[in-house]
Amino acid sequence: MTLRGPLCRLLRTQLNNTCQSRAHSVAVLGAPFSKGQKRGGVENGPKAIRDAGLIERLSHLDYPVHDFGDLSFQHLEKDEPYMHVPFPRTVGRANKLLSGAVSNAVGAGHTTIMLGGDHSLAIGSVEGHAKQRPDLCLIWVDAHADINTPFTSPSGNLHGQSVAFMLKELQNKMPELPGFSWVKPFLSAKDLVYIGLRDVDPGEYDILKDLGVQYFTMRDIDRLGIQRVMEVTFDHLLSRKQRPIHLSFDIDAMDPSLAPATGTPVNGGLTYREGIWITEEIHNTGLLSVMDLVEVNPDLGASREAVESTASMAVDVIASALGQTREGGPITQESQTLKEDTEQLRL
Ligand SMILES: NC(=[NH2+])NCCC[C@H](N)C(=O)O
Ligand SMILES: [Mn+2]
Ligand SMILES: [Mn+2]
Repeated sequence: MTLRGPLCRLLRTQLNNTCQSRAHSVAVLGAPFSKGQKRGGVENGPKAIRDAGLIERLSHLDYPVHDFGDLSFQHLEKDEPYMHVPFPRTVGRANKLLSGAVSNAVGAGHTTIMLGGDHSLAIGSVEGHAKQRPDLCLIWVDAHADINTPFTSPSGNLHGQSVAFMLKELQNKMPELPGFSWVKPFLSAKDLVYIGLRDVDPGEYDILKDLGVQYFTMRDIDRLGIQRVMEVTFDHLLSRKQRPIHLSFDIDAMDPSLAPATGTPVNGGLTYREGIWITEEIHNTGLLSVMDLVEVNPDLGASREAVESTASMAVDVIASALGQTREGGPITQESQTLKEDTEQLRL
């Protein structure tokens, strides 16, 4: 949704002012957790992303950055699988802790960055965000839909099921998992958009179709171009009212040539420029409220370079979601509008 013309510009500036008065600072929360899947190493994601210079990069942006360090999660000794789902109580408890931390950070007025850890952490992150901002919408950038229920999941892994815990429409398709009694579904299917899908399980496909979820596969991105994809995304989520955005960014959305150190890489992913375009456009709405950056697994890189490129990709999309631009100075809506107008005049 690109607003043009003087009236729209006025509206946009006003919207932006309200948004900017809401969040003047950034909170970084590390979530070193891996039990949403079976491979070790993704608990070292927050360290790898910090080592790639995250905090230093964010310090060049306009607002104060508060690094709250890493949460400390307990691994429960007695945690039998439920059906074929491993570590349900451990995952449930970790997410409850994270939910409280995200809720506090958002409540304190911070735009919050959650560093994972595996993608099961989105359950707590989005739930905690929704406690403060029940009107939020969710943009899920990922090769995967992560919308399996324990009945449809081929692997049993909870990082492939996060969205199913959130959606009201799936309430009676979800069993009562031990560890999750605290989560009540809070999101409607119409408040969710996927970008980057290319590895969707059969049961997930049925759910997406049944619920009429808006999604863009890599094929859709090839066809429409990423600019149009973002316009339709914002039209879908924001045209009726402006509301906070939760961006849940799985690093495996990026092409594995850019982000190889991750547990479930899938060929044919986002290019560097598509990834950055997505986060720039989200920044430009002025509505980003919480961002998850998950699934960086430094133990899975084939070399030190592979790990470093994955972590630095993560830093780049986070910095760009928070306003780092490709033209140097921080782009404001004003300067962006001026530039668009000049570009139009030139045409
Ligand atoms: N967050 C992720 N990387 N998810 C991968 C999920 C893979 C597969 N769809 C599953 O449910 O097991
Ligand atoms: Mn994924
Ligand atoms: Mn994911």
